[in-house]
Amino acid sequence: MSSILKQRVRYAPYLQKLRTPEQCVELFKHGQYLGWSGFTGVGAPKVIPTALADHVEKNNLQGKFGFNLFVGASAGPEESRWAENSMILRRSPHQVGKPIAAAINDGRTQFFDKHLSMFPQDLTYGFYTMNKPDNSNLDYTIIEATAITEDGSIIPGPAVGASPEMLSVSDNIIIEVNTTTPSFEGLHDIDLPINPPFRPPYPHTSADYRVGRTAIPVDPSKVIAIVESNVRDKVPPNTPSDAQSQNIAQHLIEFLEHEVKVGRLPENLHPLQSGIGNIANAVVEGLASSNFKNLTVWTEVLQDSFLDFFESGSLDFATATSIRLTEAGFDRFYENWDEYSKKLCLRSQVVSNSPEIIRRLGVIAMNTPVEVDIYAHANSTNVMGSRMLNGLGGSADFLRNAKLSIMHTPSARPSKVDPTGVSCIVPFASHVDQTEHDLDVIVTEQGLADLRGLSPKERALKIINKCSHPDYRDQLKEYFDRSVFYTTKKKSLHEPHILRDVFKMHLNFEENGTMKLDSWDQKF
Ligand SMILES: CC(=O)SCCNC(=O)CCNC(=O)[C@H](O)C(C)(C)COP(=O)(O)OP(=O)(O)OC[C@H]1O[C@@H](n2cnc3c(N)ncnc32)[C@H](O)[C@@H]1OP(=O)(O)O
Repeated sequence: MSSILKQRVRYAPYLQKLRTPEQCVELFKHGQYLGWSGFTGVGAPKVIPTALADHVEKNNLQGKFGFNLFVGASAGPEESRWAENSMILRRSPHQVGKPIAAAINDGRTQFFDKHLSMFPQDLTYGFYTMNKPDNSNLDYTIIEATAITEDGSIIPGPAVGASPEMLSVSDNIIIEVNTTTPSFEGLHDIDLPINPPFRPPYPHTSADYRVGRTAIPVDPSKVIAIVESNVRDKVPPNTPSDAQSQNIAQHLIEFLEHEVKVGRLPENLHPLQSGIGNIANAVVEGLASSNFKNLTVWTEVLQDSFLDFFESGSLDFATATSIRLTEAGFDRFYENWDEYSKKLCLRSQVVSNSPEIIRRLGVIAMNTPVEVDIYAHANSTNVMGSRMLNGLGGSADFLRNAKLSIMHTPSARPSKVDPTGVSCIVPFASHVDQTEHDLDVIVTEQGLADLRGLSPKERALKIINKCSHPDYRDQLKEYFDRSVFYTTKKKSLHEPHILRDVFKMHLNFEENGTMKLDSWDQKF
C-alpha cells in the first residue's frame, strides 16, 4: 500500500478492502449492470476496466463477457477497448469514439441516446434497469476518486457527471483511488439526488453559486473494494481552430456585440455554454480576445481553450460537470491550481444541464449540429438519418432552455469525391434532435441567420441566403420556390415541403457522393 494512498484515503476501514485490479475480475459476470464515473473522457475508472479487457482478450471471451454500461457521458480509451472486445451490450446516455460508434452501428451495442440532464434521474427511477432479472439496482458502480474523506465520502477528480445518482442506486461500489492525479478537494459542489415529489427547487442564481458540499456521500457498507490507480486521463489533442471556424466565431461575436448595443444583453452577456469540437474552441478563443469583460460560463464541459480564456482576464468564473483537458492542459491546470481553482466549480450533470437553471440564468447556448434544415430543425446525432455519431449529449438541455439558442456549423463539408459534397443546410433534416421551436440563430462561415420571431417561410429564406454554401444556394432556393408553388395549390403553405423531393440531396449523396443535384426532377 503506497503512502500516498494512505494519505488520500482518510476513512481507514476502506484500506482493509484494498485489492489489485486483477483481484476484482472475479466479481464480475456477463450481463451485469454497471455504472462508471466520468464525463467526456475524464474521471472514468481505468484500471479495473483494463483488467476486465485483459481477461476477455486472454481468454477469447469477446461477446461472452459483456455488460450493460452507464456513464454520465463518454469515458476514455478503456471504453473504446471494451467496445472493440464486444463488452458493451447496452449503453446510455452518450458516447464518443470510433470503436463504440462502430459497435452501435453494426448492432453489437444497444444504445439509448438521452438528454444528459435527464439520464441520472431516469436511472434512479429504475427506467434503465426495469428488465434486470434480480432487482432494479446497478450491480456495481466503479468510481474514480482523488481522495476519500473521514466519513468515507468520495472526492471525485475532473468529472462529477452522474456519480451521485449512480452511487445511490448501486448494490456494490468499487472505488479506484487515483494517486497520480492531484486531489481535487474543494473544486466540487455536490447536490444530492432527491426525487419528485419531494425535490426542492435548485437554488442556483449565478455561475459561482455553491450549495457547499464538496464530496459525494456513500453508504460505506456498500463499498466492497478499493483499488489504487496511477493512470492519467488521456484526452486526444483538440483540432485547432481554422479560418472557417474563426469566421463563424467572428459572426457570432458581432451578433453578441449588436445584442449588447440594442440592450437585449448586458455588457458582460449572460452565462455562456459552449459545446465540443473545433468551432466551439474557435468561439471560446474569439471571446477571449474580444472586448467582452467579466464573462461567466455555465456549461457542461470545459476544454483547453478555457485555460486561455481564464488567462485573458475576460472570464470571471466557469462552472461545468467536467474539465476535459489534454495531458498538457492538465499540467498547466495543476501548475496554476491556486489561480484556476478560485474561478472554477464542478457540479453533477443534473445541475450543470438543468433546464430550470439554464432558463433562470438566461444562458447563451452554442452547439454544432450534423445538419440544419431550412426551417431550423437540427440533427445533432445521426448521419443520413441512421449512422450514430456521438449522441445528443447536453445539446438539447441547453438549446431548448437557453435565452439565445445558437447552432454553429460549416455551411458544407467535404465528401470523398467533392470538397463541398455535403451541405450542412438541407431541405429536411434526416433526423431531428433540436426543433424549429428551440433554435434562435444559425451561423456558418457564410453568415448568421437571426430567426427570432420569424415564420417558417421567413426563416427558410434567411437561412438559405445567409448561411448556405454558394455551391448549394440556388439549389436550396429552387427547392423552396417549388415547395411554395406546390403547397399554395394545396393550401398548406405554413411550412412548405414536397415530400417526394425532400431527401433528394441525401439520396444523391448516398448514390453519387455529393449533395449537388443535376435537377430537382432527378429520379432515385
Ligand atoms: C458532452 C456534450 O454533450 S458536449 C455539448 C454538446 N454536444 C453535442 O452537441 C452533441 C452532438 N454534437 C457533436 O457530437 C459534434 O458537435 C458533431 C459531431 C455533430 C460535430 O462536431 P465537429 O467537431 O464539427 O465534428 P467533426 O468535424 O470532427 O466531424 C465528426 C464526424 O462527423 C461527420 N459529419 C459531421 N457532419 C456531417 C454531415 N452533415 N454529413 C456527414 N457526416 C458528417 C464528419 O465527417 C466526421 O466524420 P469522421 O469522424 O468519420 O471523420
